[in-house]
Amino acid sequence: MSYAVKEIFLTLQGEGAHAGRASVFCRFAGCNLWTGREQDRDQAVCKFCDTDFVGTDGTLGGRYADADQLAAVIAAQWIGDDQDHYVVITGGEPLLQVDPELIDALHKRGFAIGVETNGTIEPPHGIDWLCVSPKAGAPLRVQCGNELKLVYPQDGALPERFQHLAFERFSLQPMDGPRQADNTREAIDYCLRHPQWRLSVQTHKAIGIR
Ligand SMILES: C[S@@+](CC[C@H](N)C(=O)[O-])C[C@H]1O[C@@H](n2cnc3c(N)ncnc32)[C@H](O)[C@@H]1O
Ligand SMILES: Nc1nc2[nH]cc(C(=O)O)c2c(=O)[nH]1
Ligand code: SF4
Ligand SMILES: [Mg+2]
Repeated sequence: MSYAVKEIFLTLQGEGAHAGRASVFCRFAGCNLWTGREQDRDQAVCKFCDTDFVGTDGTLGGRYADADQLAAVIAAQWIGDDQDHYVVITGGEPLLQVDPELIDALHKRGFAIGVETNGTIEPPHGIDWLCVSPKAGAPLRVQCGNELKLVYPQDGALPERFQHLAFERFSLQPMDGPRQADNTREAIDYCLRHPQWRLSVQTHKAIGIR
């Protein structure tokens, strides 16, 4: 299969349980819950997205003909020691495109694989850290994984709805946007009262890295 990739870059994972970890990010183009066009945002299932995932025009973006070519470009971004190689596959919605061939090609190059998904599409086997971020109004088909990272607050997606699902880690991430400061205060208060949940700050935004 070929892959439509928006951008590939080396950074620190900014969010969730692996925040601070050196990671190659591979952002796939396209999403099933929003076109990515501003004029469609009000009609989208997911209305609060903070990401440009349209097209293939970003750093190292393009259409990659096969898994091996894509894995080679991802591996070439790594500048770290020969240990703890980590790739975060995101989007857009990466599970529209991630397949067993890509998982294999990345594992062959020594990478552990994190995936950020909205939980509407069943993942292939072999993902090392599956982070599911449910969206109000979208079916949650993936009900187990490593991390459940809920953007907070969302009308129609209270944390209580997810707290009994089979995840190792429960993260609450304040929704960025015009109410970001209020959302952060509310998320802190929720975590203080419900210690099953840990606050996930979008650290990359705070420290000004990609
Ligand atoms: C851009 S999404 C891409 C992956 C996948 N489509 C998803 O929604 O999980 C990456 C992460 O950013 C989160 N996110 C998106 N918009 C956000 C916002 N405005 N504030 C906080 N987190 C946001 C998502 O919930 C998800 O955890
Ligand atoms: N540094 C950094 N960490 C991130 N964690 C999740 C991201 C995403 O957009 O999926 C993201 C991102 O865009 N940058
Ligand atoms: S599901 Fe993820 S990529 Fe799609 S619009 Fe929502 S936050 Fe953005
Ligand atoms: Mg992001």
